[in-house]
Amino acid sequence: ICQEENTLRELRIFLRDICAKLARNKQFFMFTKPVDIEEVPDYLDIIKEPMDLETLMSKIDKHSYICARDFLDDIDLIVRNALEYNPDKSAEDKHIRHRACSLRDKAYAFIKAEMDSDFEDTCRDIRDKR
Ligand SMILES: CC(=O)c1nc(NC(=O)[C@H]2CNCCN2)sc1-c1cc(O)cc(O)c1
Repeated sequence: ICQEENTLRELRIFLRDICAKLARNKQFFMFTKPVDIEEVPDYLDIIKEPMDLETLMSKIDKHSYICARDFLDDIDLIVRNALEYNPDKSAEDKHIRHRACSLRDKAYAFIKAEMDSDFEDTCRDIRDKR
């Protein structure tokens, strides 16, 4: 169990670094905090499960993720929400969809570049045993 805790601690450090890098990127500023309902009043009528990078970071600290897959599922949720809320052919909606797709690609690339697959396999085994 102690070895498992060491593995999960390493995963949290790793995910915080990726989350911080994404949140620092100016082009993702609109994904960094929960959508401000004053700014976007109809948001919660359309998006049932909001997600943002600040919430992701707090979930890491609450040990919500025990493998990179679970973390990427929440990244995918940020992207899906942006695509659903911005479906129009307008330049503004296209721009936001493009940024959302870029966020997903950068997140997956960071994980792939910095996580060796047997570390992720170990995390998956811990998750599946729990
Ligand atoms: C993150 C997101 O999905 C988002 N989408 C928007 N879309 C629009 O405003 C489109 C929707 N179609 C009609 C034309 N307007 S604004 C917005 C947003 C931007 C911020 O600076 C902060 C924030 O919390 C949310």
